[in-house]
Amino acid sequence: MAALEAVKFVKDNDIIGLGTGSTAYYAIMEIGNLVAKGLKVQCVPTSVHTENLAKSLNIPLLELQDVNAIDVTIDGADEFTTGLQLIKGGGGALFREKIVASLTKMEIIIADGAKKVELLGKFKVPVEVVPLALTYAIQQIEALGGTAELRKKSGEVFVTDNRNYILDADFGLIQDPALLAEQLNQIEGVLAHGLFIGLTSMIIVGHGENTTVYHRN
Ligand SMILES: O=C(CO)[C@H](O)[C@H](O)COP(=O)(O)O
Repeated sequence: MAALEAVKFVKDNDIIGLGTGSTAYYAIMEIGNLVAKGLKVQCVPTSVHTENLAKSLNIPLLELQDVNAIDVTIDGADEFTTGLQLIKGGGGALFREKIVASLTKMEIIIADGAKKVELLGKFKVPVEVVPLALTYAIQQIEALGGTAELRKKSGEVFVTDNRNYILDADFGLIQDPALLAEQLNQIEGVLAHGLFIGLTSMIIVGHGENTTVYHRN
């Protein structure tokens, strides 16, 4: 329901950012339906996985590096506050998701209500790190009071679409996400992190057949 509500903001001739994950999937499927019925949009995927899904639905695509601005992006989140702060990157697509969000005029996050928190941080903060900087980045995260775990999938080190690693960083409940976001940005070798602060226009939360919308103040 949240995905269907979000897709109502998509108009003919828009450039649309396509998120990554099991929630964004429903929005991509709906955009595919509308394109098949004649909607004229061009889309920017946030991951190779989303790119392949969009191609399978014949959704016209643009390369991220060729885009100056994106009208609407629909993406998911791992945690959100009603103040529109997020943790993203559970699916490992945080770097492209952040570039796309930064280029986007209306960033719509869709999520189920179980992801709503008072304070971010129960979900570990994904940090995408250039492999050479792995040990240094772990030291720096520890110096900030966190612990860092190298993400693995099926026993193998998880490699992002950009051929980097993910550290899942635990800082406990985060009192000042904007400050932590800045501190993580300062670590050499960190490409991106999953704290999305000041990037979201609206969060649409699905509850069964109903939705609740949280707007930017
Ligand atoms: O940030 C993301 C991927 O990098 C996803 O949006 C986030 O992990 C939520 O995924 P899902 O909708 O599958 O719970």
